[in-house]
Amino acid sequence: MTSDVRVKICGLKTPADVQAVAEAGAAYCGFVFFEKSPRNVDIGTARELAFCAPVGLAKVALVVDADDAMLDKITGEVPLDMLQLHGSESPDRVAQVKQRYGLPVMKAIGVAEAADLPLIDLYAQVADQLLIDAKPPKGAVLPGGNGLRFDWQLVQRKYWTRPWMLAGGLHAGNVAEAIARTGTRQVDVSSGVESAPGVKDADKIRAFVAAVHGAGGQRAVPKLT
Ligand SMILES: O=C(O)c1ccccc1NCC(=O)[C@H](O)[C@H](O)COP(=O)(O)O
Repeated sequence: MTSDVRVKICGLKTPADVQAVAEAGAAYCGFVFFEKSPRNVDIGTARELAFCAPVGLAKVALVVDADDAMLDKITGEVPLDMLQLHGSESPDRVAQVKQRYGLPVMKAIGVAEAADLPLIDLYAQVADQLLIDAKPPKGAVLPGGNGLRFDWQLVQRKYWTRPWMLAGGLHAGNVAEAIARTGTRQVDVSSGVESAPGVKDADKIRAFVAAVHGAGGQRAVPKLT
C-alpha cells in the first residue's frame, strides 16, 4: 500500500491544472520559470495559479540557475511554499537562497550512474529536500521534464538525511513499481501527465495520483471557484 506517498505535479499553467491536481490529492504543485520550457509561466500567471491552490497543496517555484533579481521578483509576487533549484546551483548557492528567501529549498540532482550519487550526499548537507531526477541527455534543451527515467536500482532503499523525491519518466503505468523498487515516499511527474508538451491532462493526473495512492481514491478537497 502506497497511500502515504506524496505526489508533486510539476509544470502547471492554468487554473484548471491546479484544480485537477488539488482534486486528485497531490501534495505539491510546481510552476516552471524557464523560458525554453513548454511549461514556462510568467510571474503574473504563477501568482494567479498560486491563489487558486487550496490550503494543503504546497506551491513550488522551479528555477534554473536563477539570480537574486529573478528570485526577488518571483518570491515578491507569488505566494510560495518551496523553491526548487533545477540547474547547476552549487551547495553554497543553495545555502544562500535558503537564507535570503526563508523558504525551504529542494535541490534537483540528475542521476545516470552510480558515480552521480555522491552529489546527493553533498546537497543533503544544505538543501531541505532533494529531487532525484534522470540526468538530461547531452545537448538537451531542458534540464528536466524530459520524460526519461533512470535506473531505479541506483537509489533502491537508499537513505539520505533529507526527504527526497523520485522523478524522471514516471507515469500512471510505472509509478507503483517505481515506489516499490526504490522505497521513495515522494514522487514528481511532469510529462507523464500531459497530452502534449506543456499541456496537462486531468485524466492522466487523476490516474497518476490514484496509482500512487493505491486503487481508486480521490481525496476530498474544496472545489475551486
Ligand atoms: O519541466 C520542465 O519543463 C523543466 C524545465 C526546466 C527544468 C526542469 C523542468 N522540469 C523538472 C521537473 O520537476 C520534472 O517534473 C521532472 O524533471 C520530471 O519530469 P518528467 O520526466 O517529464 O516527469
